Amino acid sequence: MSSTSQKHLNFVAEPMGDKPVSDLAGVGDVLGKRLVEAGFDKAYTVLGQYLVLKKDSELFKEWMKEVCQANSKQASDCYQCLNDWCDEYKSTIQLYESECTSVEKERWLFDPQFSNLPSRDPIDLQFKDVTYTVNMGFRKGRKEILHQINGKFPGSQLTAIMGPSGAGKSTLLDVLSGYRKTGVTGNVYVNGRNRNLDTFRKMSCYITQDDRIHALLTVLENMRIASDFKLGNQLKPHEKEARIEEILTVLGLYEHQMTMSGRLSGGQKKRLSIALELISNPTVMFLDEPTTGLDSHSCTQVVNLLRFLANQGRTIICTIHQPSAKLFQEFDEVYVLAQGKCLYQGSTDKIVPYLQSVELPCPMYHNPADYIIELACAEYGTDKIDLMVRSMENGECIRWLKDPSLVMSLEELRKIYPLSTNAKDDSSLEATSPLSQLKILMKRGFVKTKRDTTLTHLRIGVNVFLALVLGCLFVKAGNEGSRVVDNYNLLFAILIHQSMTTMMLTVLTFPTELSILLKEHFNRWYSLKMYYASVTLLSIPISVVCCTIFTITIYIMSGQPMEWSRFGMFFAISLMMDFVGQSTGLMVGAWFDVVNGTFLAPTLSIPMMMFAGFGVTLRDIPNYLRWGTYISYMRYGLEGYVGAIYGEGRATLECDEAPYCHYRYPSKFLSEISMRGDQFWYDLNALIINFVFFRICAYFLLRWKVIAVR
Ligand SMILES: Nc1ncnc2c1ncn2[C@@H]1O[C@H](COP(=O)(O)OP(=O)(O)OP(=O)(O)O)[C@@H](O)[C@H]1O
Repeated sequence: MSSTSQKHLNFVAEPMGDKPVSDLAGVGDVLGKRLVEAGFDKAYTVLGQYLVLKKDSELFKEWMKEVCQANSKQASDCYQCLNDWCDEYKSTIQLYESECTSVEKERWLFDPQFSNLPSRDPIDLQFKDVTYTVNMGFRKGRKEILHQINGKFPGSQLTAIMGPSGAGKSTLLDVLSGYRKTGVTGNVYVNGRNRNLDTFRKMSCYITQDDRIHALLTVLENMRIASDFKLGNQLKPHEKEARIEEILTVLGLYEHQMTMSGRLSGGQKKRLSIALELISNPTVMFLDEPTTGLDSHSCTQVVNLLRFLANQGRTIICTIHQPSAKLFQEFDEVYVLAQGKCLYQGSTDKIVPYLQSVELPCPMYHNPADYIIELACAEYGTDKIDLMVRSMENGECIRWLKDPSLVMSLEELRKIYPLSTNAKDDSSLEATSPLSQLKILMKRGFVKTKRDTTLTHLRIGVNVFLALVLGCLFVKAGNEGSRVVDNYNLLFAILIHQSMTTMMLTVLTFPTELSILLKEHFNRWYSLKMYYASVTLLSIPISVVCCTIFTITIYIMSGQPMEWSRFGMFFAISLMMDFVGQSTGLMVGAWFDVVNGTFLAPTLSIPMMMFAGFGVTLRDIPNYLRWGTYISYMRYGLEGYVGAIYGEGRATLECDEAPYCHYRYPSKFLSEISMRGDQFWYDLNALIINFVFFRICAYFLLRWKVIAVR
């Protein structure tokens, strides 16, 4: 064995060399035997055990090279043999079941290509003088976050953007991926040409730090939905299934395909996020802190996976906080940022000589990754940062890259990648037609609604409970002349329930949906219009169900007039109030986060209530405030309810519970509250107009939000 392998081996166990296989036990034994059967008479079996227990891909590759050389065999024979071995091993030695599963997960080591993902030209990403400025708000001026930085991220490489917190890592990733456009100056080049954002978005994907996946769908359902969005009819159904199966197998998620995504571990969620984007076979992948929050084993799994994806020809760029020395070695290149400037750009191996060259030698036994972050944090003074930025020419210097001689100039890149492959592509950003997007969104939304315990189950439960409580409290109030005021209070309570319950549910749940929408929309799964159409359509059945249960129960229990027409009017107003409430919730939820939304939505509803004519009758509202009654949807709701129950020529009420009923004649009550009782259609139309108007406003707010975050 070479001295490097020998050195590595000493970390693990004594090398066994070509010791007879029969002397060995456990995993290494099985592996050795299998290799010997396959004609590899010299097998360094202990490394098989090491591979299983420690999963060091580099060491394994090195070991396999040695075995192949020692046996004068082709590497592919060895790969094949080990692949077969893994299945056999799994079925025969239960003791090592879990370890073997880990090996299986790393089967990609043996199989250097995804057979179902066609290969593409590598993408070389370069950027020059990139500056990013944000507007700090009224009279606060602007703040520059990235300061004229430069860089070169060659294709087929795994690059880490490192730096202390607040250095601008995520910002740089956002700028390079095109997620952030406003306030960006400078140039980003893709294979030597100015980046065309639409074309670039089709070949790249962005995986956010938080795992924005649909928790109520299984892994397989999530994958199928993603493949429907991203592949459309490009592939036949069985080809899509084959691609999904292969990605899940390679990413070690095959065994968890029936698990609800919300129940996956942090590392599995991260791998699922990657799997979802891999379906469209992107050439460039941006990942924001893919290892944050993961234990060291999951970190290694994720970084190994990224390494593998880069080996396949993808350009993988991710931000990372402070990697361990072992993890750090997995990256081809690192780009270190401090205060929005580039401190180092180059290979992980050259970081120590680089530090030496700027007379900031890395102390013995110190992880170079830790040391350079300490320097970037200005722990050794800000002058050191300036020194390093100067020596790196703020990212312009390529001397420390893995192989500077292979780094091509923009001109050379343009020659190698002819214009046709980069030419402007006028096809739509999404892979499927708007109608297909709507169909898939509806299918997904329907499954989620069925499983959602808050939006669906709890909402139905609340409606039943409230109808029973109010029904008991106002029992038979609808027909009794002495209880007209009670009944009026009940109508107002129903009005508040119909509008506020749905509004608050939307305000509380929509921001979570919004974060997924932002990711999926940026990654071109669907258009905003189709998403919004699906949200509107999906809200109808559940609103109708809740409204039906509630209105039937309360209508009967509170003894309202048993006439179909009046019930129909009562139901129509209830449903419209529900829709209007939901639209208001969408407007607030689209623009504000949960905390602000929870405060603002009820606060904004108070003037609506005041102008409804409940506390102060419409007649008593001062002239200069009367406009408020026209914009209050609650006024139309209350007027509609009153019209349905007491208007339209309602006959004299019963007077069984008191000797004198002041409002025995409904017309008397109507004149007291200054309502006419014949304005049902006017009120219903006004509510429909409010609903349409709020929906349109919510759409534009959502659109504005999608643009504003970028
Ligand atoms: N919209 C904004 N308005 C004001 N400052 C901003 C804005 N966006 C980013 N910043 C500032 O820019 C700097 C860089 O932010 P960024 O999120 O890129 O840092 P980071 O290196 O990714 O940090 P972390 O590792 O903590 O995520 C921070 O100081 C941040 O406060």
